[in-house]
Amino acid sequence: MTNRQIITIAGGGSTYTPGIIQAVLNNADRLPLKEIRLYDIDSERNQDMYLIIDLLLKTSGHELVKLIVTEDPRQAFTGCDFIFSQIRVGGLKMREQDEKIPLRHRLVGQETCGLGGFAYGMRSMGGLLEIVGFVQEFAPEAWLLNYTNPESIVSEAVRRQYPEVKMINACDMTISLEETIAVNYGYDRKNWVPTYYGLNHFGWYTEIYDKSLGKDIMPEVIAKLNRQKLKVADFNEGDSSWQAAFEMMSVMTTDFPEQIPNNYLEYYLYGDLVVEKADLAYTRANMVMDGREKNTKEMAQKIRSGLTEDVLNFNFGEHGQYIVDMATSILNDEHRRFMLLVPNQGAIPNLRPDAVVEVPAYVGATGVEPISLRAPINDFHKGLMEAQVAAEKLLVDAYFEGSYQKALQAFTLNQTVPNARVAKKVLDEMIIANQDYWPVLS
Ligand SMILES: NC(=O)c1ccc[n+]([C@@H]2O[C@H](COP(=O)([O-])OP(=O)(O)OC[C@H]3O[C@@H](n4cnc5c(N)ncnc54)[C@H](O)[C@@H]3O)[C@@H](O)[C@H]2O)c1
Ligand SMILES: O=P(O)(O)OC[C@H]1O[C@H](O[C@H]2[C@H](O)[C@@H](O)[C@@H](O)O[C@@H]2CO)[C@H](O)[C@@H](O)[C@@H]1O
Ligand SMILES: [Mn+2]
Repeated sequence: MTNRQIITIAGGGSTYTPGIIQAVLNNADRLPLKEIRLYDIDSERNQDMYLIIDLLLKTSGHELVKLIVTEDPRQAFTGCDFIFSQIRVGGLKMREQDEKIPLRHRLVGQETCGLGGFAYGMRSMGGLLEIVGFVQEFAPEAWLLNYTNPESIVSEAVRRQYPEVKMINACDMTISLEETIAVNYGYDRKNWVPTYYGLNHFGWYTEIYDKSLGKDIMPEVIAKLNRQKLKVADFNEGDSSWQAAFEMMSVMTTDFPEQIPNNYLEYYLYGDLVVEKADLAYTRANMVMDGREKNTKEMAQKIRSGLTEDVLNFNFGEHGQYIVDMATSILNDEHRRFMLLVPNQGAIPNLRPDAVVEVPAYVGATGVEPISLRAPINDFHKGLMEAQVAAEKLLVDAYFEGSYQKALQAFTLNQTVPNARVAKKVLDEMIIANQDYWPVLS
């Protein structure tokens, strides 16, 4: 087979790596594979993942695929064709701080939203910029497909420092939400052409055109949402926090029935409810530590002790397929359509052109071709987005300038924060908690 690719996973120890590699192997016809390289800064997690991926290759007839595990960026990136990046700077222990510190001040504590997301963003920018620097140095012709969060913030930082980088920033939330709606209400998502706009984890649909019905089904989906709450339909089935998140969709479309929102809007529109429901002692980070992270560790330990029967237990839904489809769309010039994080440049006509926005886009051999909305967005969403994107830009300013004042402005303007006093309290606690990760702010 010709044109076999070398794929480097930056954040090789990520819990999502097995799902992504499985998707790569399931699409060998469109994405022929020569070599997988696992790159991570945590050798223990990287070695664990080596055992899992090695077994996956051997038990799926792909033993000829070369597999290397390394903490050396030169070895990891030199000559690779694609980099899939999914790092978590500070790990889940810092995510726990991101979630619990705001909650102690009765504010939304969440992985990518609110001040938890801003703390995460201040850590992630340095980590991802380092990866992009390695790619520029060792594999400037390769394509970097990024899942690292928080996407809006890291995309803005990379756009500023590396404006010419060959990089795609993507989020799997919209496909997950669409799949959940389709399964719950009896549609086939493959017939859909969704139109959506926003920042990452902060957006709305304007249309879901169903080709088999020849019409926009968004109005009827909203009516269904207002009658029948969604049930988690993918691999997260049984996960109480995802179930609660999808149930909030019905609250949002009852109060604001014009458009379907991204489920993350609950953190901005119903922050009081989120805080009321939160368990300060046990947040989502704890659930993931006790779930996905523990499961991955146990898989590696079983393999290490020679138990290889039925040990590969993972399924992350569409997450792996989505990034593989992006790679094949580039490699084979397929012009598939995705929701991607891109510089606005008029795609949302009445939002600042320098915003990093999430809109539909085609992907082909030359990269990303964003699709522009047919009409301006309404004042309600425009107002929310303008404030949030300004806050995100101020946070990126704070990172590059080492500016405490810009960080305080960003924290105060974040759309989950009611006043400057609590913004300053949380910022000062976050600075202490993140002293090993954030730049010094003065
Ligand atoms: N874009 C999306 O929609 C989407 C969906 C799911 C997950 N994610 C993101 O993917 C990432 C991985 O998630 P996870 O739960 O698997 O995390 P994880 O903690 O299980 O794994 C992350 C890995 O990154 C490594 N890492 C941390 N800093 C690094 C650095 N500077 N260089 C190289 N490796 C580094 C860690 O050692 C760890 O092995 C997170 O950022 C998460 O938010 C994004
Ligand atoms: O709380 P986590 O770590 O389980 O998930 C946080 C991520 O949630 C979204 O990704 C979801 C995806 O949308 C869902 O359908 C399924 O595939 O699980 C994924 C991860 O659990 C979101 O898009 C990511 O940005 C978050 O990091
Ligand atoms: Mn996402």
